[in-house]
Amino acid sequence: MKIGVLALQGAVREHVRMLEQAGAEAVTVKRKQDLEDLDGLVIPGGESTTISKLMHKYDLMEPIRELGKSGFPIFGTCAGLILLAERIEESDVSHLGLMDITVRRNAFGRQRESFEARLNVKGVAEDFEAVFIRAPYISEAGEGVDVLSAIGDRMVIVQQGHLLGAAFHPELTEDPRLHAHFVEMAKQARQAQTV
Ligand SMILES: NC(=O)CC[C@H](N)C(=O)O
Repeated sequence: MKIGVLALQGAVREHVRMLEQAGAEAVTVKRKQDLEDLDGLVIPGGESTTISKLMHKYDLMEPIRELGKSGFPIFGTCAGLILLAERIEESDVSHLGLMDITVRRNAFGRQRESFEARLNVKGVAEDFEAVFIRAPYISEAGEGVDVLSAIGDRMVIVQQGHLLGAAFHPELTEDPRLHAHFVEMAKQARQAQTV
């Protein structure tokens, strides 16, 4: 599987390393042409407003949205999750709007700027170490959305078919299992295409 990592801002190299550990080939995406021949795309964390501006500047917003609508696998982490959501609370940042979820930005409160938690991730891991940095959470999810992990009533990993979103930074720890789950999603999407 050849997976792209959107390389406009954020921990790009760490995602590349994780994808390689998960058995995929990973390439960076900076221009529209880089999206050709990919089996999936990771949108890293950072600042969603900045990434959104850069996506427009480099003419990537529309092509990625069209890919997402056509069943192409996308994994958004932290700011990347915000960009995938259909609804962002109290924000008008331009975004992809592909997943039937509502997200709340910087949602864990000031005193918890960053923290770590061990998550039970449905079908993936029972003890997944997760680093949250000014993280959002998912406050609402539509019927077609599978909640893979939550902290209390705050959803932190969701999947909607070929789209995966995590509120934290899975690239900053040493556990490639969530990336491996995404690579598996990409394999299934590829198989579905060739049948
Ligand atoms: N670590 C992150 O990606 C933080 C996301 C950031 N708070 C935002 O709203 O874009």
